[in-house]
Amino acid sequence: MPETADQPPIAPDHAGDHAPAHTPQDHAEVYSFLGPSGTFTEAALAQVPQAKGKHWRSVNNVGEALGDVVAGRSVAAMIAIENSIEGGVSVAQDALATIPDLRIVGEYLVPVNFVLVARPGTRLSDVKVINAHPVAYAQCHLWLDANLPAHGHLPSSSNVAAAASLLDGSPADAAIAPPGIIDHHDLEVLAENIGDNPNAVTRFVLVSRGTAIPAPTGADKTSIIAELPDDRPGSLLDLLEQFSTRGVNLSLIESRPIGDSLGRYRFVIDADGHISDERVADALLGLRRFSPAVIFLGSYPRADGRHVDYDHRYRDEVFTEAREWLKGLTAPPGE
Ligand SMILES: O=C(O)C(=O)C[C@]1(C(=O)O)C=C[C@@H](O)C=C1
Repeated sequence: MPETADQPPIAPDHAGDHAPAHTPQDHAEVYSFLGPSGTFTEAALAQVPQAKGKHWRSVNNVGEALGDVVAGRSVAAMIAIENSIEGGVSVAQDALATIPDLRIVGEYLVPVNFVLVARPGTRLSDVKVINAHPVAYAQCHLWLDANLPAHGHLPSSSNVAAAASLLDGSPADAAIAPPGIIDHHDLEVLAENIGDNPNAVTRFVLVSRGTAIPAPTGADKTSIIAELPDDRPGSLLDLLEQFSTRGVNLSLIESRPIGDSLGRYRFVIDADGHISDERVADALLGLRRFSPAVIFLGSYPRADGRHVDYDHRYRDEVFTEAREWLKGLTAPPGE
C-alpha cells in the first residue's frame, strides 16, 4: 500500500498490488512519489515494473522525494519534469542541477486533464478562491479566465491534496483535481475538462542514486545540465554545435537561472541517444572540454519508444574506424 493510510486510494488497484503492509527496512523496497494516493505522479509510478509490489512512500514535494533518495530512505523517486503546456517543472530541474549524483533511470508519460471540484452544494458563482498545484493551475488559465476571472489561487502540494483539503478546513471554495477524485471524496464536480489542452501530457522521471545506467535500447534519451563558459557572443551556439557536429538531435533545451547573479543561466538538455553511442559520448567529451560545469543526469529508454534516427555518418563503426585510422597514423613504423 502507499503510505497514505489517511487517504483512500483513488488510483486503480496498481498502487497496492502485493505491497507489504509495513514500512520495509530495506530502502531497495521503497519508492517515493508525490502524494497522496491518486496523483498523476502515482499513475506514473504505476508504470514502473520494478516498483510493483514494493512500498510506495507518499511525500509532499519534489525536495522531499529526492531527499528520500539521497538519505537512502528510498531506492528511487518519481518526479514530474515537463508538461506539454507549462514546459519544464523548474523546481525539479533546479533540484537535479544542485543535488549531486542523482541519476534519471526512466521516463514515463501521463495524460493529464482536470476537473473543478467543490464541497457539495457549492455553485460556480460561489467560488472565490481555488486550491491547486501550481503546475495544474497554470494548465487551466483559459477556462479560469473565461469562467472565474476574479478568482484567487491558493497553492497546494498536489492536486489530490488540494481537493482533500476542501473537506479538512481549507479556506478555498474549490480545487483543481484529477477526474477520479469524486469516487473517493465527498465532493461535487463544478466543471469538467478545464485544462487548456485536452491532449496535455506530463513527463515524469524516475530518479535514483548509485544505480547502473540502463542498457541502450536504440530508443534512448540522454539528459544533461551544462553551463556556458563565459559571457561572450556565440557561446550558446558553441554549446549547440557540440551536438550538431555529431549528428545528435536535441528534444529539449531550457535555460534556468544559476542563481548567483542576474543573467547567469544553466541549460537543461535532453539529447536523442545513449551515452554508449559513440556520437553521444563524443558530444559529451566536446561539452566537457568546453563547459565549466556539465552534469550527466543519465541515459534511459524513451517513454514513447521511438527509435532514434541519425545520419549514417555518425554510426558507431564510423567513429571506431576513424579512431583506428588515427592510431595507425601515430603508431611507430613497423607496427
Ligand atoms: O501528480 C500530481 O497529481 C500533481 O499534483 C503534480 C503535477 C506536477 O508536479 O506537475 C503532476 C502533473 C500535472 O501536470 C500537474 C501537477
